[in-house]
Formats: sequence, structure tokens, C-alpha cells
Amino acid sequence: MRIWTFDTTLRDGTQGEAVSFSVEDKLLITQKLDELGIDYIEGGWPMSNPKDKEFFLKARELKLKHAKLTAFGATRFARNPVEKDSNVLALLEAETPVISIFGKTWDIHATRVLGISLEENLTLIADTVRFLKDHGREVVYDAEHFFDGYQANADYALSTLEAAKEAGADVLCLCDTNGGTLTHRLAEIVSIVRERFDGILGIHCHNDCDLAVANTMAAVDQGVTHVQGCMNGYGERCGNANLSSVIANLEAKLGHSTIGPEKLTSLTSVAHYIAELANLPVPAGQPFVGRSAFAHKGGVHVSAVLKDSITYEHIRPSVVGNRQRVLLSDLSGRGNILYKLQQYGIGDRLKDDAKRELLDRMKTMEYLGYELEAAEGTFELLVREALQPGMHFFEVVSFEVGTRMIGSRPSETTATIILRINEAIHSATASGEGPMNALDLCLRQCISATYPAIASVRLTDYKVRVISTEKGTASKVRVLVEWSDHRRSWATVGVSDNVLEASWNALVDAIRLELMRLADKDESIEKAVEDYCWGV
Ligand SMILES: CC(=O)SCCNC(=O)CCNC(=O)[C@H](O)C(C)(C)COP(=O)(O)OP(=O)(O)OC[C@H]1O[C@@H](n2cnc3c(N)ncnc32)[C@H](O)[C@@H]1OP(=O)(O)O
Ligand SMILES: CC(=O)C(=O)O
Repeated sequence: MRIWTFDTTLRDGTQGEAVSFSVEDKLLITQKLDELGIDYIEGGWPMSNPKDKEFFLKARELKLKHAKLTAFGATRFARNPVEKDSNVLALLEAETPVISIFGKTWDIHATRVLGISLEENLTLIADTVRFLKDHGREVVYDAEHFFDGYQANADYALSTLEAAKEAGADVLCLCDTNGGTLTHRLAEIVSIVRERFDGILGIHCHNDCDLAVANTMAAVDQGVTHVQGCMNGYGERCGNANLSSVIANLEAKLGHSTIGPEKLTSLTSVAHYIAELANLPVPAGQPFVGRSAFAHKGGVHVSAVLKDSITYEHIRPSVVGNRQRVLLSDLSGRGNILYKLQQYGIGDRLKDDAKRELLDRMKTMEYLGYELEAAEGTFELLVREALQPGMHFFEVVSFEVGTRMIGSRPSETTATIILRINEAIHSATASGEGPMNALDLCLRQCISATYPAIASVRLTDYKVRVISTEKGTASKVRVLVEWSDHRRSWATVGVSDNVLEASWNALVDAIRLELMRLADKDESIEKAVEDYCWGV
């Protein structure tokens, strides 16, 4: 069945805490949602603020291929005749083909919030819908608090829908505004409304009981054909139904037609694009589009996935443009190692004994506090060392680092290192902006003449975590360092009860890894490594 998608990321989504978009962001997101094949894009409430007003003005220049831009507002305010209500007039001035308005369904909202009679509220609804229809707009009527209103006073709730319908509303959208309705009850109520009203029924769910997507699906099951939601589940309080999950479920599970299977493959990238503009991370475990949505960690899972991915995946990740990942940890089995080696294209270059040794080494390292899941560069180094035993490039003889602070003068840090390269001793002393910088400079001084290619490796992030705190300042720490060589990024990890030693080990591993990569010209490894490294 054809189900119409209505995205309110730019309106209800921005009612979520920490979600805010500039006019430029809103324009970019509108275009992106249009490309994704969304049917309606609710851009904001034009009377609410200058930003939303400007957005609708600028959006006139957008050449949308598919979506209908929608302006949102309220039924006329009780004190104003509809033709003089600034909120209603601003909706017309937005010049969108579609207007959505919310009206009161719940009797206490009419009497206690608006302070008007139940009858007068019906007039507000009918006046506003009719006025907008008379001005040639498609009207989506959002029945705010429909389910709470129905449970409080069913006859009155239904009469508000009748008022909107008789005035010409094109869609009657049932809103679970407080997000408190349980799925079975919501389905019962939708089925009653479906029997009573023909035409397009919509659903708008909030996630206060963590049921917004399930409730949306249940409503569709009862005959609703217009679904509202926000990308990444943004929205007031606990958010709205996550539209990316709703779309994926409708398309991939139920065979309904929304954006179509081809555009569905852009779902993950669009969700991440919007999160990027919102400056919020997509939660790793977000269904369908999150980084962990198809990430396998337990050895038992990975071993089965290697035989057939359907064993632990409910759909193929590519259906929604996501990808399968395998994580490394102390919960890994041989399967995890095999998977990675196959990914690197070297499944057959390591003997079974070497694979088992690698797994044992990994488990010991995890026990000592290394977290290879976040530092696949360190794992790659272990693999390459297993492939080319004895290839170390340089050996660390010693390192020394000291920071001097006198009075209020800026501190001074100097490091000295001694290395053995091809049987010759090299040493360097350098001052830096802190110990890591001083050590880094020394290392480069010692080896760059022999290995000039390491000049491109630079630190991009540095994180320290105390592994267990019982020893206070003497506790063991894990240092995770991210690196980039202008082509890709990767992370290495060091563990020690001395933060400088942990940092130094992560630094040395990153440089060794780069040298190993340059020495091993096997392109299949190179390509596979790029798959886990992230672009820069
Ligand atoms: C369920 C939803 O999510 S609805 C959308 C909610 N979104 C927002 O509120 C974000 C945008 N809101 C705003 O910018 C502002 O609240 C404005 C510009 C709309 C109104 O601001 P103000 O005029 O200062 O009013 P305020 O926000 O304090 O109160 C809301 C007013 O709208 C009235 N109102 C609320 N719902 C409706 C409705 N469906 N129809 C008519 N009037 C309504 C209220 O009675 C109240 O008016 P009152 O103060 O005369 O009683
Ligand atoms: C209209 C709307 O956003 C709601 O009822 O939640």
C-alpha cells in the first residue's frame, strides 16, 4: 500500500532539547529529505520566529523534485477572526502548497488551556480549515492529544475530527501528543476512527513510552496511510517517532511503498547528514542506521554470520545503506579473527596456529586493559607483525621526558630518546608543547632520515581513561590516540600505570603500523584497511 511520509524534523524535531538548525541548515535538510523521497516536509511555524519566516521565504527558491513543503501553525486564536489572525495569515504568507494546523481535541485543553467552550473550539477548527482551503491549500489537520482526548471524552474528540473534515481537511492526523498511549489501546482507537471516517488518516506519535515507532506501525496496520515523524527521533521531550525506522519497517518489513527500495539505500547517509547538521551524534545503537546496527561482537554471532549473515541480522544492511561490522574484544572467537583477515584479504596467509596465537594475544591484551574495539590500528599491527615476524624497523633503547615549571613562567618540556635502527644507535633531544609533543618530535628526528614517509602521520585526537581507580593516582590508564596520514585515520592504544609510557607505546605503534603498511604492498590489505579506517 502507498503510505505518505511526513517529516517534521524541522518543526517538531527542533522542539527537542539541543536540536537547533540555522536557516541554511534547514534549507540543506529540506533538499536532502526531498532527494530521499519524503512526501511532506514540515519546515517550521512561520509566526513563531524570524528564522522560520526567513526559511519559508528562502525555500521558495528551492527546486524540490518531489516533496511538498508544509508550513505549521495553530487554529486561529480565540480572540481573532480567522482573516485577522496573525498566525493564520503567516501560514498563507509562507506560500507553501500544504499547511498543517493543530487543534484541540481534549476537552480540558479547550476549556482550561484555551479558556473557551467546547462549541467555540469546534468553530476555531472549522473556521481555520475552511479559510485555508478557500485559499487553495492542502490542509493536514493535526488533532492534538487525540488519544488522551478520546479516552477522556470520545464523543467530543470525534466531533473535533468531524469539524475539520466537514471544513475540508485533506488529512486527519491523530496525535499522541503526550506519548503516553500504549500500543494495543492506540490500535483500538485508530480502528474506531477508521470505521467512522473515510479519506486519509495520519498518525503522529511521541516516544515517551518508547513506543512511538511501534504505535505508528500499529496505526498503519489499522488503515492509517500518512505517517509523521522526525529523522533520528528528534522532537519534544523524548522525541517523535523516528522516521528512518518507520520508513525502513514499512518498506523492508511490510512491503509498503514509501520512498521506494532504491532511495531506501540512502537512509543511513541521510540520517547521519542531518545529525551532522544538528551537531549531535547518531546513537551507535540506533536501529537500521546506527553504526552498531549491524555490528557483531560476540564470537558465537560472528562465527554464524560468517556462514550466513541472516543468522544474526534481521535484514541485509545494504537495504538501508548501512554496513556489517565485526568488533574485536575479549568476547571474540576465532570467527572474529577470521572475519578480519578475510576482510583484509589475507585469510589464507596466516596459519591456524598463528590465528589462535593472535586470538590469545588479543584476549590477554584486553584483560590488561587494551580496548581493541576502539583501536583497530593496534589490531592491524598485530596482524602485520604475525605476517612478517621480526620486522620492527626500529627498537626503543630508552626514552626520558621531563617538565620544568618555575613560578608563573610557562612550563618547559624536554624529551630524549635512544633508538636502534639497523644495528646503529640514534638519539635525539627535543623540547615540545608538553611530553607527547616532545616525544613525537624526538622520534621523528631519529627516524625520518631513514623513513621519510612518516612525516605525514599526525595525531588528531588523544583520550585518556583510568582503567580501575582503586590505586588513585597510581591507577593504570588507557591512552587511545587517533592518527591521520591525510588519506585515512586510525587509532592505536597504549596501557600502563604511567600515562607517558602508555602514550609513547601508542605513538610507537602508530608509526610502526605506517611503516609496515608502506613495506607491505599487498593491495587487498590496503583496500580492506580503508574500510575500517575512516576518511579524512
Ligand atoms: C503539540 C505541539 O507541539 S504544538 C507546537 C508547539 N510549538 C511551539 O510552541 C513552538 C513555537 N511557539 C512559539 O513560538 C510561541 O509559543 C508562539 C509564537 C506560537 C505563541 O507565543 P505567545 O503568543 O507568547 O503565547 P504562548 O506561547 O505563551 O501561549 C500559547 C498561546 O497559544 C494558544 N493556543 C495554544 N494552542 C492553540 C490552538 N491550537 N489554537 C489556538 N490557540 C492556541 C494558547 O491558549 C496561548 O494563548 P493565551 O496566552 O492567550 O492563552
Ligand atoms: C501536533 C503535534 O506536534 C503534536 O500533537 O504532538
